[in-house]
Amino acid sequence: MAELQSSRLPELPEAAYYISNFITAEQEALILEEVSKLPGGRWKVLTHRRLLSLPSQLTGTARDTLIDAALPRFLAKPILDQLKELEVFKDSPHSAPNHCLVNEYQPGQGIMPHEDGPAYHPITATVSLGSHTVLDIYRKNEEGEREVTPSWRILQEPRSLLITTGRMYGDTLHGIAEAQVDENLGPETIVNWNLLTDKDAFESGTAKRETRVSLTYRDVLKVAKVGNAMKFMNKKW
Ligand SMILES: O=C(O)CCC(=O)C(=O)O
Ligand SMILES: [Fe+2]
Repeated sequence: MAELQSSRLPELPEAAYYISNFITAEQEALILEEVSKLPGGRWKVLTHRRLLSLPSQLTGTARDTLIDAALPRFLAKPILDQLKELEVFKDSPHSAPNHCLVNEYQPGQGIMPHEDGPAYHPITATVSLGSHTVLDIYRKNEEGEREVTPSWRILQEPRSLLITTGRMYGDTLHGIAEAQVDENLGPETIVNWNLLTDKDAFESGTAKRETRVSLTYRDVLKVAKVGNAMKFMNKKW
């Protein structure tokens, strides 16, 4: 990821990269329109957000297997091409993401601190749409438990790309607080402050959240071809 060096967040464990305006406002609007057209029944609705797994949910007893299928076009173009240009997934097993989780958060909603886990090659690429948010990053203590307070905060602007990999992927947890308004924003508290495009929007130190849709692109390690999955099913019967 040589081209990404200037986007690296050096305060964080190796490595996280932040790129503002990764997509244009037009591209953002088109993707949000396509997301809004997805059938309501396909979303999994949780109290704290709703989410959709594309091209499908992971399957198998360990819920770690993807049935081989292409990502919908609106998730592939232009984002996959741009990720390829940046060589983000160059060394991952399928050389590209094969899965995208679409999360939608209303103001006040968030996601509990978690790790992205072993089903994926350890690279996550997240595109934010519609609103900023603040991602809290937690260290683990010596017992491997999550520390209570986050050690770092990343401000994700709409249209930005955040990449996490390596020790950042494996040794930390991340979550989004259930806040209507993000507070305490500034160069001392936000690790990517210098890489923001629109610092003016956050200079007051507080920012009200709007509806945010995030696209989390990953490479699922285990992929089953549909033909093989059918064979497997036939054997069972
Ligand atoms: O919405 C986000 O940016 C975070 C989503 C996330 O952590 C995940 O999908 O694993
Ligand atoms: Fe995550």
